[in-house]
Amino acid sequence: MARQSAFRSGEEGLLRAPFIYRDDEALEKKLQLSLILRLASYMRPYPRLIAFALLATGGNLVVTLLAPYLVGRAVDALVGRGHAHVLLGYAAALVALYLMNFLASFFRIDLTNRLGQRVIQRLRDELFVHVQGLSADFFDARPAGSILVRILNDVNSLQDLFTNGVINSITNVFTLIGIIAIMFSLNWQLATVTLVVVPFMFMLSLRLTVQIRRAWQQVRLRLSRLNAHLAEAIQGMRVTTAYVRADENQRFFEEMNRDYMRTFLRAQRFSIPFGPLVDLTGALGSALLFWYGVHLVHTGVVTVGLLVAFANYLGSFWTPISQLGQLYNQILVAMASSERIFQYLDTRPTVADQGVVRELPPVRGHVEFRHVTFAYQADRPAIEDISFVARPGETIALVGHTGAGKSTVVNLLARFYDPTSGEIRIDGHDLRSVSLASVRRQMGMVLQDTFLFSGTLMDNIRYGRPDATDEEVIAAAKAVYADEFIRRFPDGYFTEVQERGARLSQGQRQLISFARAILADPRILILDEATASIDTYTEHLIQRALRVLLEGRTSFVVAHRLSTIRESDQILVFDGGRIVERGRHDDLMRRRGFYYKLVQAQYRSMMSEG
Ligand SMILES: Nc1ncnc2c1ncn2[C@@H]1O[C@H](COP(=O)(O)OP(=O)(O)OP(=O)(O)O)[C@@H](O)[C@H]1O
Repeated sequence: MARQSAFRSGEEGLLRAPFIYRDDEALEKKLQLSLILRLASYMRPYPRLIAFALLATGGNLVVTLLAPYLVGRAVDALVGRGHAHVLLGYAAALVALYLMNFLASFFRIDLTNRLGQRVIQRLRDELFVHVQGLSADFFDARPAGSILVRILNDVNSLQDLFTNGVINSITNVFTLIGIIAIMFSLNWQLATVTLVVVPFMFMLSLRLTVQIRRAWQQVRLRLSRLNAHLAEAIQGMRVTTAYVRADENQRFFEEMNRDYMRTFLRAQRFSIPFGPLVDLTGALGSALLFWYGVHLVHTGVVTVGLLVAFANYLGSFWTPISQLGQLYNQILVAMASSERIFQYLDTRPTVADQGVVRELPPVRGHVEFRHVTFAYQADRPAIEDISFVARPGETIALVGHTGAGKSTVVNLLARFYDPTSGEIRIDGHDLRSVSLASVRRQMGMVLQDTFLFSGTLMDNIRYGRPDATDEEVIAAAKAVYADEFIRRFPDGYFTEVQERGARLSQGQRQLISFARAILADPRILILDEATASIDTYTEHLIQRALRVLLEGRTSFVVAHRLSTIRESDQILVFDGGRIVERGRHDDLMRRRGFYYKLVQAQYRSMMSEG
């Protein structure tokens, strides 16, 4: 179950935390057969890898079962003063066995890693492709960080299970059965005595490894909190400095850091006794075996060599038992991770092509909203009964107070969401009846906060049309007056964009996004005008660039510049999710209604400038 907890410092209780950390990810869950089967299905495409890996582990198995027996025989030969060549024979056989062991281990590790990595790679690809195809509401509902964690950490946590878990546990079960069978066939009394400590080994393995794993999980949790805090602290450094919060942040960080250290020390205190306890159990087992075995040797029931062989078999019990304990742990962790992964994989996009859809033919640009209502959350419509017509080539300005519903209208037009009721038509085609890709290909979007990807400025403009030549990219930049500032960089168009374009000004980023849009040359353009104040020169460039960009396309502009609004063919004035006025600037001003007041309040200063 999802768990939300504020940051706690050890057992001391709630800190006065400036941030609340959501540890909403359960670390382990009970066994669920359906999840196990679904996980197992990811191994199905690799029958050959599995078969060869099992074959290789079979090699290890043979050595584990035979080597102690041969050692026992060699000891008997030694005790009985056998011929040197007999002893040499055993030694040679043992060398041959361990050579085989080396080869078998090499192939087993290589093959199981290949298997594990292929499964993980496939799962991660599948998850990425799936998440990429999900609709906007999915991304609204969760922070990017938690999606990232699933694609990376949750998938990684399955790695051990697929790499070692499955194959090794099959071999481990056979090893245990094999050793027990051989021991009983050699001498049932010694076998019984040897097996006395095995249940203790099992209990020790399960109890201790569960505890140790939980303790280390806590360490990892603290570390990821520390990471998250650090990332936030660095990103928000300016705000921290501006609000003089450095001291408080420092105290919080120190507290988290100390908490991490305490948890680490606690975890390693759990881990320290593990090895010695294992040795102790082994030693007790050997003591029991020798105490009873010596008696059997004296009475001539068994040879010294057999006793040595049994002591070796006892030593061979530990590895499979501890690995089976680990498998149990891996499965518990896998239950929690895989449940989350499958939850994503089972999420269907809310906006998707339904049944057979047609391609939207080349668009002329006639857009119509018919009685469109949309609610992000049921019963709370963000827009209600919106109707309007945009003719090809027109510029439509959407204005209104914040939260009035302007972005919602353009989000519906781009089909990030589907209307709750009503319909949207492009050139007479209902948006839901044509393929999503064919709509989006013919539509361009320029958002307020231009997203620049890592790469050069050239790459970033080309994002609008991947097959454009360098000359076309430069022509696009020239058309929107971006060429001048780009050429001023020492590397010009080949300037690397770092940190999402942090080295570019807001205005420059806007111009890059204009160039990107004009290169794509869409028939329908959605533009969310940036609100950030820009220096007068760049502002002037942007206004001229906008005219070029809007020319000849049907454009929807969430407008913040009075100049853009004035020049548009139609202004839709939004209030509380409805269109309350519509028309051209001069008519609306003359009417002295809502728009007039809005302009008075919001745009007065700009009006005096423009
Ligand atoms: N992803 C979302 N999930 C839930 N509610 C949302 C979401 N996006 C917007 N809303 C709500 O829908 C209403 C309309 O928001 P919208 O973003 O369309 O307004 P806007 O006019 O574009 O505002 P702004 O000018 O501030 O961008 C608001 O009440 C807002 O809180």
